[in-house]
Amino acid sequence: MANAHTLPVRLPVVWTIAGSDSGGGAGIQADLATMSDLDAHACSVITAVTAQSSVTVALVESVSSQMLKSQLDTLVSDLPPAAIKIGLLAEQAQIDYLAKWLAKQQASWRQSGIVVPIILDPVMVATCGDALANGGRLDFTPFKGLLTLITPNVSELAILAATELESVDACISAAKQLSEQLSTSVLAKGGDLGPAWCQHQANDLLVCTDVEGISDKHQWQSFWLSSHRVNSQNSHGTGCTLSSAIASVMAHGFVLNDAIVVAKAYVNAGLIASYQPGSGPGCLARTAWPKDLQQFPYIKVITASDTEPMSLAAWELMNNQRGDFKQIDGTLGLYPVVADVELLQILLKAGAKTIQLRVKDASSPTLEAQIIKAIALGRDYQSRVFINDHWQLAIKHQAYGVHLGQEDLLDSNLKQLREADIALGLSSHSYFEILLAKQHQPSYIAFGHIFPTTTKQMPSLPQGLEKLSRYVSLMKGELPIVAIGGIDAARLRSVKATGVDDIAVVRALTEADDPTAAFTALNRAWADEK
Ligand SMILES: Cc1ncc(COP(=O)(O)OP(=O)(O)O)c(N)n1
Ligand SMILES: Cc1ncsc1CCOP(=O)(O)O
Ligand SMILES: [Mg+2]
Repeated sequence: MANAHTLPVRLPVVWTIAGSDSGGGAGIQADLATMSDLDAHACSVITAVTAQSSVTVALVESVSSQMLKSQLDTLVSDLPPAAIKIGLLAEQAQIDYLAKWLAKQQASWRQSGIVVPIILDPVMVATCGDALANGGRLDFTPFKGLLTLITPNVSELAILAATELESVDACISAAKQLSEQLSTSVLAKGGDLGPAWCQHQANDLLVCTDVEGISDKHQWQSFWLSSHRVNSQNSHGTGCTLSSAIASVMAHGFVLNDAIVVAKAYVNAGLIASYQPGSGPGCLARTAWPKDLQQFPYIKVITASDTEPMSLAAWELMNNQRGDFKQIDGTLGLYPVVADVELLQILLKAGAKTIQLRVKDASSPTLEAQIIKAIALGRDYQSRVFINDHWQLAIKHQAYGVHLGQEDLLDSNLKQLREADIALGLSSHSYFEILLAKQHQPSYIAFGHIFPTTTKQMPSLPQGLEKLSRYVSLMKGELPIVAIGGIDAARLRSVKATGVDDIAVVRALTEADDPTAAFTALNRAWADEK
């Protein structure tokens, strides 16, 4: 990251437990390059040494069990991991030993309140087609309950689930079966081949179990993550890079679903800039933390009645026909969020150009009257009044805009809102939710909560300035972006430094002795701060 204040003070430590690829494109070599490119300190536990080039695997030799044990024990006390990636395990004894070691270690980490995500890439075959491990005979069940994610490609999924994958539904069933078998989330990669996994796009299948830190509505859900296919022969080390990137991003404190979409964007960018150092398949370039929205996947929730991935061509067509939500003229400005219409009027008088009425009690007998008054005041003061949650009343009384959370989207009718020409603001709490929000082409996206807040009980942890900076570098210029949560005069400068367009505040105004003076001071400070 460019901003000094957003740099992590210490790089998070990430371990790769994998095999050496003497050709340099995959294995430990790809893992170390990826981890350091994604601002992590990489440690390695080598399971096997391969004599390998881009065209052949000449020899695979496992390290001794004593060496495996010694690497793990030596690292753990001095360089404990924030996340672990596991790649090539060349024989069953290594799986059995590592699973036992991790089970013991996880119990001790858990006692100290530490969660270490573990990502397993069940490597079996090199890109040139030669076997690296005796895949058919490896049993990964000792890892049951220890993993955060397993990332098989289509052929590995077929072996692990012991089934033919002839249709999309068969792939989904196999991934769900594997998820149950190992009690872990599964990312089944369709990038290489596969029935109906499409030629023009790469569709990966994410089956989530109970993922820590994500919205309740995304737990136990399955998703298609689709990207334009990058037609490159230089795909050696793609799986190693993906799983290392997921571990690195999680080590920075991002939730699993975020790490997956960032890692997918990282791999896409690496494939586009890939190169061929030998005469066989080349390898991925290292292109740093992804900031180009084009490289991030399109996300589609899989339901019982709709299991097909979204065709990106159909998505583009639908988008063109559907159009965007109303665009905001100029900037939102300092955006107060208030619970009553009296304060709303005071702040409009003080000069608020965007404001939200957030009445959380849907059974309040004065709800509709308050909404009618707030909308009328917005017209009087020529300001944008957004109504939180109550989208039907907002349509009925022709509000300027509506603000909805990701959960609210399930019960609302975006088509009706668009047809009524009502602006839409959407909340997001992660990369994953930003991508989901962006797919609706709203009028703005709010990122939160940035700092701890007492205004609302939040299901997620405060995002902090480092994550906010990363979200901003992804979304700046795409749509107006607003930060919310715990923002006040003292924090204004550090928030502004991230480049976010605007800020939304509750307590900084509602708890002020003089809300008019507080608004004026904060508004001026936000406008003046560079
Ligand atoms: C500007 C802005 N950002 C976020 C929110 C939160 O909306 P939501 O997630 O729907 O939660 P509730 O406000 O409904 O509790 C917001 N209201 N405004
Ligand atoms: C409604 C909401 N959504 C995310 S944070 C938040 C509350 C922000 O309130 P405050 O500015 O008082 O921390
Ligand atoms: Mg809401």
